[in-house]
Formats: sequence, C-alpha cells, structure tokens
Amino acid sequence: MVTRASSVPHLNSSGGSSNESATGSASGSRGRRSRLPNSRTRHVGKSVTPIQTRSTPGSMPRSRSLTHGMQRVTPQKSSNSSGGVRSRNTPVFLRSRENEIGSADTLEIVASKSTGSEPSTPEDNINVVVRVRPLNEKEKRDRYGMILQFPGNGQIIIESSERNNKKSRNQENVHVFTYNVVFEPGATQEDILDYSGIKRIIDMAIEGFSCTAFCYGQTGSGKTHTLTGPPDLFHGKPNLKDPRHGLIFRSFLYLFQLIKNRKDVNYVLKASFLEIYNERVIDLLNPGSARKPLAVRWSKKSRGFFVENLFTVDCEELDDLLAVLEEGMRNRAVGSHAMNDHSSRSHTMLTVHIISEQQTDGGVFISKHGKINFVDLAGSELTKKTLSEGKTLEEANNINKSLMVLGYCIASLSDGKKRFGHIPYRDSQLTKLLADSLAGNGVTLMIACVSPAQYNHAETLNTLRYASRAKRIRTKPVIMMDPREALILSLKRDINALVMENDHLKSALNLHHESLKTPNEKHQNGELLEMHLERVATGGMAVPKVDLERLAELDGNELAELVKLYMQENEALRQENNHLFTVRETILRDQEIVCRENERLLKKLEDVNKSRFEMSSNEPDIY
Ligand SMILES: Nc1ncnc2c1ncn2[C@@H]1O[C@H](COP(=O)(O)OP(=O)(O)OP(=O)(O)O)[C@@H](O)[C@H]1O
Repeated sequence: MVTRASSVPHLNSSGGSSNESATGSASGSRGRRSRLPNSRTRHVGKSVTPIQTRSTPGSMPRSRSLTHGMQRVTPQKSSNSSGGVRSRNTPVFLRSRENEIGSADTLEIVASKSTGSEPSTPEDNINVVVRVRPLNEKEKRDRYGMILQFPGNGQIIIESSERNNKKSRNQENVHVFTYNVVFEPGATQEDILDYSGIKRIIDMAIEGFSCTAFCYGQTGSGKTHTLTGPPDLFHGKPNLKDPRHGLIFRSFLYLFQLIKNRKDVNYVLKASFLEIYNERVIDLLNPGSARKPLAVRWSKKSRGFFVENLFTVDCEELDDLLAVLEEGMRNRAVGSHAMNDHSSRSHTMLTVHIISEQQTDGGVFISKHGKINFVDLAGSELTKKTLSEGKTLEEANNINKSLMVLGYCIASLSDGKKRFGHIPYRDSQLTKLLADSLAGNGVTLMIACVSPAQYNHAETLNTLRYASRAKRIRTKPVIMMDPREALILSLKRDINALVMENDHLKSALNLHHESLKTPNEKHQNGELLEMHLERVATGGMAVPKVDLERLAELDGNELAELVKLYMQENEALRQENNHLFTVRETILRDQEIVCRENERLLKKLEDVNKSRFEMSSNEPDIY
C-alpha cells in the first residue's frame, strides 16, 4: 500500500523550493543541439581542454573558523499505518525521517591557511536515500510478491523471502532500516530532484565544494532510470518537457537557474564524462575508434587521483551541458541480459566543474572550484540469474569485482576503528575516483536503488545494508580555492582584523588618556599617532591592490614579493597592536595606582577632619 509521507525533508538551503517544476524551466532554453559539436570533442583548443579530475582520500587542511548550521525538519503527521494525519503538501510515495542528515546548510566561507576554506562542520554524513522501483512486467507476470513495506519516517521493512518461513512469521527474519528519505515505487523523477537533497548539493557545488551524487544497486534496480531516465529519451530529438527525464537533466536546469540568479558572481562551467569499462577508463566525450584507455594517476601535489588527458568541454549554455549528457549516453557501453535489456556495462562519471569568481568586500577577487560528479554505477549481478556469458560474463566479473572493492572501502570507512587504517582505494579504478567523495573533502548523496520483488530479496537486503553502512561514513567538506588566493585572502582578513583592533585600541586609549594625561604618556601617545600617520603617509598601510584575476600572470618572484608585503604589513600591525596593548596595560596600572593614591588621600583627609572635630569638641567653651 502506498501512503503519504510522514515528513518531508527540506535539505536544500537556498533557492530550491520543492514545488519548482524542473521541466517547466526548460521551456525557455534555446533549441538544443542533438549532439556535442564536433569542434568541442575533437579539437584541443579554446573550448576543449584536457584537465585532471581530482579525488582526495587523504588529509584536509586544518580549519580556522567553523560555524555549523544543521537543518532540522519539522515532522508532519501522517495517516498511514502508524497513525496520524496526512499533510496536504507532502508528496505521495515519499518517506523521510524527522531528523535529517547532519550537513552544513549555512556555510561561512573563510579562507584557510593553505588550500581553502571549510564549511561549518568538521564532520558531515553522507546523505543516503533509497528509491524502490515498481515491479516490472515480468515480475508481475510471474506473480512475485512485494517484500518491502514502508511504515513511514524514513523506514523500510524487508520481510523474509519465504513467506511461509517459520522465522519470518516470528518476525525474527524481518529487517528494518532507516534512511534520510525513502522513495516508494510511485515516486516521480521530479520527487527525486525535490526531496533527495540534490538541490542542496548543487548549492554547495556552486559555493566551491566537491560534490557527488551516485546511484548504487543490483542490475535492473533503476539506477540509470533515476539518473538519466530511459535510454529512448536520447534517441532523436529529445522532448525537454518529458516527465521521464532523470536527475542529471533536472539538476542541470536547477544549476543554470541558480547561476542566473547570482548576478554578483561570474561562473565558468566545464564538463567531462568518462566510463570505467572492464577496469579501463574511457573518455566518453572523445572515445576514439580504438577506445584507448586513459591513465588514472596519483597527484602528490593535490593528494588525489586524477584522470590524465580527460577532455573537458566548456559549457556556456544549458544546451552545451545537455549535449555533453547526450554524447556520453550515446558512447557508453550498454548490453543486454536476462534481467535488463539496457544494462549499463560500465560505471560512468559525468563531472561538471563550476569555477566561480567573486569580488569580496575588501575588493579582492576570489575564485572557487566546485564540482559535481554524477556517478551511475553498473549494477551488481548474480550471473546465474542474468545468464551472462562470454563478453557479458567478463563485464559482470569486472563490475562485481569493483563493486566488491567499493563495498570493502565503505565497510572500512564506516567502521570507527578501521576508518583511519588502510582503505583499499587502489584496488579498483572506481574506488580511486570515488575516494574523494567517500572520505575526502566532498559532499555526497548516495541513492540506493532496490527492487521490491521477492525474487530479488538477497540483492535488495544487500543494497540496504550497504546503504546503511554508507550513512555512517563521515566526510570533511572544504571549499576548493587556489591556495595562493586563499593565502592572500587570509592575510588580508588578518590585516583587516588587526586594523580594526588597532583603531579600537587607539580610541580606547584616547578616552583613558584624556583623564590621565601625564607628560610621559603624552609623549607616548604622540609617538603612536606619529607612527600611525607616518605609516599611512608612506603607504605602509596600503599593500598594492591585487586583482586576483591576474594572479596567475604574476611570476614566482612577484608573487613572493606580494606575499612578503602582506606578511610585513601583518607583522607591523601585530607589533603596533602589541605596543598599544602594552601602553594600555601601563595606563591601566597607572590608573590603578592613582586610584589607590586617591583612596589613601581621601582616607587621610577623613582622618584629619575627624581628629580636628575631636580636638574642637574637647576644647573648653570660652564665652
Ligand atoms: N522508478 C521506476 N519507474 C519506472 N520504471 C523503472 C523505474 N526504475 C527502473 N525502471 C525500469 O526498469 C528497467 C531497469 O532500470 P535501469 O536500466 O535503470 O536499471 P539499472 O539499475 O541501471 O540496471 P543496470 O545496472 O543493469 O544498468 C528499465 O526498463 C527502467 O525503465
């Protein structure tokens, strides 16, 4: 039975109202190219640049300033089996938990010393949602029963595969799992956009975070359907308003809408699309006739894996992104087996790089490098069920092997004791490229896709267990910034703070000073004022204005000189502030001495008055 959700998560922090129609927004877009223009894929020129995709499993820079904003969801009552009242605005077929994932909704962007800034929380969960597909025609024909129940509050109950099993009747073989959101079989593609948390992830990607959305599950469970929709959408001229469009298409529309609304920021978008087929990385935007594999390498500098010479296409318009999607979908490896006519035989990763440039209040230009990966994993398969043989069997073995490694990584990362030990990322190309999303500086959404059919009990239980484990993984998201810009921004911020402290100290000192002027202090304060005026007059305050846009043009010496100047300025202000603190301490001490002296004098005066009074009262009256 399908019932209304008991509560709805509002995971997106800005601009992502849940009733926004994704397909509706597309109506304004220009006529779309049906395929990626040749010039974009074949020419290594202006618009197509080989770029390295990065993934960092390792450490992160220390945080300098953290603020955490978690968004809680107000629970709504439902009228499902668990009782309660239905909410009018909640979508049917969707269930969520009252308490959603602990991820940063409010981000304070602050530069860190070395590579960038961090959001408000040191540890963020991976957001895990489950999508249950409807029974397919074959399953209905063969009268397979449904083994899943949806009691609400993000819970999903899986019964024993054998209905008459004694254990099952005793409820011993019933498993209950809880996730951030559970999408029931009737959930629409638009529901996934609105309630999976993807909007918040896109919001974060444009803020400079490295984000990933990936679908996981057995073959035929609906991963490709969720991410891209059915394959026939990409045959011929696609209908932009087709309600079957998947999450990637809808995310692109949402992304462009966001960008359009941010007039104060310049954005440059680039996209790449790769697949991992039989452990070989193929560029889907430039596969070549030989489908020559690309190398995945480790970058010491960025402490992450990257794909060498991967094509990246500039995407000025929505059409360009859609063309990338279409081209990749056309080139990916698809096969057929007993459980799926259009089975993905490879893992695919579509990456949108979002480079933003914004002028800060202090006039400095900062650029951030966010990205969002959409990963469609090939499904795990029991080859005796898929009846794979020959080429399909080899593919299945490779798929299962890489998913097994992914499973090990997820199990280790979710285990409090093992997560700091060795994680076998290097054992498969897939885990190398997902390392950053699983354990590095990224923000991740996992959509676990399952079948409700009794026939798939073991695989569904397995996926639900994986998803539960993944939910326990912590990542440490950071904004990716050019380290030089981050350093300069951070120094500039320090200087501003010191200047403010400096001014504050001076005004405080002036106040004290007026009441406590001594020749010595007058001299000292005069000196400070002179120092300050001299500093301003000689330009000491003004380190040359830097246009960070042009930072890349500076050579090493110029850059070193600039950083030196900032550091000198910083040091001078620090010294001056220390000096001011010392002066303030001295003045306060003197003030205390003066106060004590005053008290002593007052007491003395009192004593004198008292003794005078006593003397006068003892004198004989003379008339
Ligand atoms: N939520 C859904 N609603 C309607 N049909 C669905 C849904 N999910 C999946 N399907 C259908 O089920 C079939 C299998 O789905 P899909 O190809 O997306 O599975 P998959 O998990 O990507 O499989 P594989 O791992 O083999 O690539 C497709 O015909 C698809 O249209």
